[in-house]
Amino acid sequence: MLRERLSIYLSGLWHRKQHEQHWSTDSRFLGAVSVLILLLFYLDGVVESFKEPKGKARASQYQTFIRNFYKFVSKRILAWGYLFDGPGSIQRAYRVSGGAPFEILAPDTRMVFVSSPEDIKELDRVPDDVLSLNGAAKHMLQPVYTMNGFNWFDRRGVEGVGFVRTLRSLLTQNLPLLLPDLSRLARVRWAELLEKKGTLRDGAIHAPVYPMMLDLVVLMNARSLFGEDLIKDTRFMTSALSYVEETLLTAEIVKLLPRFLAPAVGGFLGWALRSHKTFFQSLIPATEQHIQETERKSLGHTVPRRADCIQWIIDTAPKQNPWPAERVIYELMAIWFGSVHILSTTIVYAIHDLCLHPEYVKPLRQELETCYKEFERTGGRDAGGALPLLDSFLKESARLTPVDSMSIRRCALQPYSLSTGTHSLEVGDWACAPSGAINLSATYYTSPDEFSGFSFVPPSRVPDDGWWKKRDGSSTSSSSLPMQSTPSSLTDVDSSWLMWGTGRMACPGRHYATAFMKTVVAQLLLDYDFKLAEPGSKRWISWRVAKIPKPWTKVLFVPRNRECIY
Ligand code: HEM
Repeated sequence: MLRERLSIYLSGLWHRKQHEQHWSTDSRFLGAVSVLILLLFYLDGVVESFKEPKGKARASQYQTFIRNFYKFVSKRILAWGYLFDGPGSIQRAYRVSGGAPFEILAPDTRMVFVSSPEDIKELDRVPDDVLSLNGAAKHMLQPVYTMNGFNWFDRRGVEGVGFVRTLRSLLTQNLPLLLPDLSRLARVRWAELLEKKGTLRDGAIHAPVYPMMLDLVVLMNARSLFGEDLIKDTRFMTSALSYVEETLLTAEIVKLLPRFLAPAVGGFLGWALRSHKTFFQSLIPATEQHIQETERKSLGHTVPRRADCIQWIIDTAPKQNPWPAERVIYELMAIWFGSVHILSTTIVYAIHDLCLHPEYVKPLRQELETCYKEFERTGGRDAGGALPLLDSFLKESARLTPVDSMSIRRCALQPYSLSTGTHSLEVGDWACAPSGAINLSATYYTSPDEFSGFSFVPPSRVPDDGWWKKRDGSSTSSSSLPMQSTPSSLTDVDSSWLMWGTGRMACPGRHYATAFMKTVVAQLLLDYDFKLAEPGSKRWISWRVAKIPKPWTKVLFVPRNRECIY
């Protein structure tokens, strides 16, 4: 009963209308849970405030209480404020810091931000058993409650890092094999979604673009990760999306609870919200089949050729001690979680930007009509097929509306002092970089606050056929567009471009992610004219460092006759 209620509440978050009958009861239920969490967290802090500061002379109990309580209240207000305006808090602290490290508190973590190229390099150099990306991911996702009980290692490489090779090399190399299929899925599914979820009014289809994009990304990403067969399994596909939403919800609740309550509440939520179990169990038969085929192949039998991540993880797992199906699935669950939300959100902001800057549509379509075939053929990896104008547009969109304002998250597994000597990290603290604030820095960007969609391409590649007009009408020459002094690509990794992290651990899925986003945006651009229903309205909600698109923001789609490019 309770399990059912939680599921209803969860889906009600995204599909309010469909569950109107449950909404008011569930709002009260959510309200009660939130008040309980706040109260418990408050009590946890009060208990903390009674503890004596180490190494200091024992003051009277009363003075100690007042001092600690005051410190506790002011820190907690700031820490809880961070939850609702993380990007703003980081931006303000970055401006004040003048490039030096600075500290921000969240209710559950202390974070030390570094932003200079030297400090960023230092984070990359520190060994994983001191500052750990896995440790930070583990804290963020609470896998022990959300991933069918699997608890990741804090340190990388304890069982090999096959998935990094899987994504960086095999997935990237196989893009030419995947892209035609992904393009087809994007076209067909988007048309279906518009029919199902859109409302036809005055010749345009009014569509809630974020939930629809999640649906599309789940389908396309499942095709790449799990192959063609599983995407036909409706139960699996439903759990694939709910698993991401339920993981986010469970992890947030567990992180905000007093530590002593986390195992009980996390365990309960893991039991009540079952998508991770359905997702896990549905993957077992397909993964076992892949493993058997791999064994048969090694004995010289002929087996079907599989082009999906299940196969590539099996191929890159440690050879001496091959992984059972369960272990392969845990890798897939982590990759799945890390890719669905960030891809759909980044694409949604790119669609919003196309609506807000419609002058870019014509040159982008021209590029697609001449180069899209080459993009598919090469996987977007060589100059001809890289779609440089779309690449730059996506980069500019992600620069000004990054989904995450933080990058290079590293959790301290041992105490560590930054070489600047200014900040020390205790076990459990995070070191990280203020990527969103760096994106707006005049040190790195010519016109940091202005949207300039082609600013990353060489000036000679920018069309100059009068497509662009300055907002005040004073110029129609694209040579007056703000341009970066050095051209660059979306997939580049640099201390001024931290979308993908840095160094050794920079996102191994970034070539795939870029090709994926280009495929979706290209298919929509070729098939539809679109504009925002309410261009002036706020388009996102902040939670911690994430900007989450509002699910009810509508885009108006008008089908167009596309130039045939196949
Ligand atoms: C717009 C989309 C994406 C963004 C912005 C993004 C960003 C990032 C960032 C910032 C990191 C951490 C790097 C660091 O801390 O130095 C990371 C790591 C990672 N990403 Fe992505 N990512 C995206 C899409 C994907 C996709 C589609 C996949 C898989 C198919 C993926 C797989 C991974 C994995 C496995 C890691 C961990 C790497 C390691 O432990 O060495 N990402 N990503």
